[in-house]
Amino acid sequence: MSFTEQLRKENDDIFQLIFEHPFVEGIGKGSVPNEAMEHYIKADFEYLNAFMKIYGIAISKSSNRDDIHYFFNKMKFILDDEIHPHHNFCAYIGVPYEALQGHPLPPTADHYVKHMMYHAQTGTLAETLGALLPCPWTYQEIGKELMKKYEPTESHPFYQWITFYGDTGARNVTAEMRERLDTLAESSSPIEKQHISEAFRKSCELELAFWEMAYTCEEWPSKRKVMK
Ligand SMILES: Cc1ncc(C[n+]2csc(CCO)c2C)c(N)n1
Repeated sequence: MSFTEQLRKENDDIFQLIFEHPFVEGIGKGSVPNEAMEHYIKADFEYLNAFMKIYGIAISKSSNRDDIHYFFNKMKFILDDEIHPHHNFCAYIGVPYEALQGHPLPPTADHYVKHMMYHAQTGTLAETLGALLPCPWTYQEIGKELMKKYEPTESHPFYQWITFYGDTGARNVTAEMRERLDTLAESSSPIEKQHISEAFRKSCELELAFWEMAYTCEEWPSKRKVMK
């Protein structure tokens, strides 16, 4: 079993909880509360900005052109392609994308971004990839699960979102990142492998927590409506 196959197996409990989450199920059923959707897009726009900056840190840790080229292309993929699923969600709630940009991250998204930043700043390139990999991997499997379970057609409100992640494009993003991590892990020490596993599991937890954050419209304590 490859290193990333092992990671997937060890974290299957969290993958299953993600597939069952009401926000994810709502995407499959074609119905998500507008407030939850708005909360998600606001946080995810800023999350993607942070993700690109982490690719930038990964470039600074790269030791060859091939790695630099890989991260450069992935950054471009976020800029040019990852906006399509966001547009699909914006159309659903009838809010212009621009209105959902530039908002501060709620606590869970803030934690997730800083967790990835931490591993990128203090760890090796392999550890950085360990923290990044659950992002494409969970979404690719969500897309695949929703295609299988709901067999959406073009009239489904989230057809674009589901097919974007369930189709081959997203599968390639995950496969490429896994390949890179598997290659680097071959020459990693046991302690480095442990750091990668810990970073991977926490990112899986934070993927699940991100859906929950959006679904519950999580806010910072000072912004919560019930304070007394
Ligand atoms: C919280 C959260 N997690 C994952 C994604 C999906 N995603 C973001 S960047 C990327 C490509 C990796 O190069 C993918 C698949 C998201 N939008 N928001």
